[in-house]
Amino acid sequence: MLSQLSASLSHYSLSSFPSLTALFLRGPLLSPFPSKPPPSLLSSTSKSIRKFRLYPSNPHKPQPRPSSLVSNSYREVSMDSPSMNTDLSVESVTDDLKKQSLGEGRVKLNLEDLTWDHSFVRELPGDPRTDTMPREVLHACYTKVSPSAEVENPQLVAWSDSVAELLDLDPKEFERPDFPLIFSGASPLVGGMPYAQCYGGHQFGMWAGQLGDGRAITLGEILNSKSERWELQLKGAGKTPYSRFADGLAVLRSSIREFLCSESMQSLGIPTTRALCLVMTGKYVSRDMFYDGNPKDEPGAIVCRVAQSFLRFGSYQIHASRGKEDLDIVRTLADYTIKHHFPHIENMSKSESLSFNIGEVDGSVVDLTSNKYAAWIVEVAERTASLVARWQGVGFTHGVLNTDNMSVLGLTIDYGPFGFLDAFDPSYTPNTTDLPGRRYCFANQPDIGLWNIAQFASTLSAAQLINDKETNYAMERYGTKFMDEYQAIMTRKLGLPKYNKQLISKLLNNMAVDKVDYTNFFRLLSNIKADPSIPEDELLIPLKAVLLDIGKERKEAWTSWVQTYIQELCASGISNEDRKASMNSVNPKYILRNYLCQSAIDAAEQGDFGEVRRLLKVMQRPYDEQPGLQKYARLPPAWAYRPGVCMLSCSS
Ligand SMILES: Nc1ncnc2c1ncn2[C@@H]1O[C@H](COP(=O)(O)OP(=O)(O)OP(=O)(O)O)[C@@H](O)[C@H]1O
Repeated sequence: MLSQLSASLSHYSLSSFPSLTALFLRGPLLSPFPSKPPPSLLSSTSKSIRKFRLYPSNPHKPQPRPSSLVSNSYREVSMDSPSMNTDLSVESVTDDLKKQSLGEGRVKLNLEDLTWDHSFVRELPGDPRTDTMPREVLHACYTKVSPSAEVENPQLVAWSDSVAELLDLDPKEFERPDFPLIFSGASPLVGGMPYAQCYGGHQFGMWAGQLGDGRAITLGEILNSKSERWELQLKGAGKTPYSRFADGLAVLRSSIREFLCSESMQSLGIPTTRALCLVMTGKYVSRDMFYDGNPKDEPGAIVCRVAQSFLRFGSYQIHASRGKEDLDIVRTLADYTIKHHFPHIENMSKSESLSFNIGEVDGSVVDLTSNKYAAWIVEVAERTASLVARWQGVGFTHGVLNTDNMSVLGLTIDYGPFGFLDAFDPSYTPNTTDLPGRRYCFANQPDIGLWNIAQFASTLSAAQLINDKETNYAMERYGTKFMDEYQAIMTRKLGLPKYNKQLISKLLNNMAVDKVDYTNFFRLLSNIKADPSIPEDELLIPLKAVLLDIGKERKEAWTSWVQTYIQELCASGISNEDRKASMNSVNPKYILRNYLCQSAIDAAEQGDFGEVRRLLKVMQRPYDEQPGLQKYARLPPAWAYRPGVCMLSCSS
């Protein structure tokens, strides 16, 4: 079966990733514990992955486009397809946010009164040792360890009221004098039971062995008044047995990026881990940011991350990699995850939504109601597909899509060298470590999502939780879900009545050739009027701020595209005002460009946290005009292209 699946994947393969040498894998954080790789559907060093073919392959040299934008094996969707109407939950997420911000019936508790649960520690096998000596931790999902980062007069840099609300925490608690001490781990949080999780992962396509929470320490799970479970984790809180030869710490620079981006993603309507607060420890941490042998002392910091769970694909992979003895742990962990995080699957019965639960792959029926693990992986595959489609929609490039950075809940996790597209470039990677092969570049994210699902499926398959047919089905559902959502998102971004692959393909090609700013282009596009009488030489006026320095030939290409676009709009019958409002609700005006982050970092490193807090406020309303804050929508200035601003390495 493995070879059959590999063959079916390579059938679509257009690209290959040069295999990376160990040198590029993790910089100084290569695992000293490279345990046996878990069985893999694709060889871990496999170069062939499927290609979704969404973007022009070489933006600088436009190629004639293939007749279809997407593989024919995917069904076409239109705006009125069921998946569009029921499932494009960018809106539902923003609706939830609006409700949250109204603060209806909000419970406000002190830190001491939060309701804790410790299901992870209670229900899963733990490490009998509690020391932080670097070591392989066998037959266990976690090690109990306490935060140990040194602090000296820690300071609260920023906080999120909306995360406090998730936890039922009174926002006044942020003002407590001991708050920075508690959230730097120097004072214990009453009710917490800290531990570090054991996980492994494929990094840059190669099995890296045991990784684990090397600098993140979970305090426990909070149960809120809606019976939701929220895990609290301090990132940068000191060494654990999973720290290998690193220090267990985080610096202010990377912590500001993680804090701001996770909260921005939430406001964009993209599933993500959250951040309650960011504390500066008052101690310095040495970092060799450019691997040039010139380490610099940087202020240390700790982010308190919050998510329903921080389980990753690698959390299951590590146990499968350890052979027979630990395969039971894969099952135990899967049972735990389904029970607490996918309860609808636990309670699934044949009578429920049969159309969803019964599918077909390779001509045979797959009945998800007869195997909860199959239903689970299908949902994980679909959540991942939906997540990646939304990233593509806003131009987010994660930068390190290793399997240890793939959340089993379909959340964006680990904000390291991420970047939002400025000038549209499908081959953009924000990660200098990724430069040789651009494995994790913007255009490759959909394929990498599938590659990672294949690794996860092979883990469940090794533990005999799913069979070959179910594996194939999960992967097929990834593709279908991704294309459905991606097409729906692009259709809405352009304000079209239905998906038009030629028009979108031509647009992306034009944008790549002229390096057009991805965010500002789509925002301005809503100013184009559905009026066929507009004179040719006025057609590009609404886009002039983003079509910079283009010659006569390119002007003609753009004019021709706008003419076709206007024809489509005219045929739709939607009013200009309605279309603009709808487009502006999916095309953000404000995104967390790397240079904006850097300005906030520069000020914070000088002791001024105002810009971090202002940026948070702006990014909490990305779709609103926010008059007076126009400067946060500006294109990157020249200094943004200096090393370390638009591009970063993995290790930060
Ligand atoms: N300074 C550090 N000290 C100890 N371990 C580290 C450090 N930096 C990274 N690691 C570990 O290296 C591995 C990969 O690092 P990566 O940058 O993906 O993770 P991270 O940003 O630390 O954590 P997360 O994935 O939880 O956001 C993880 O196991 C991580 O815990």
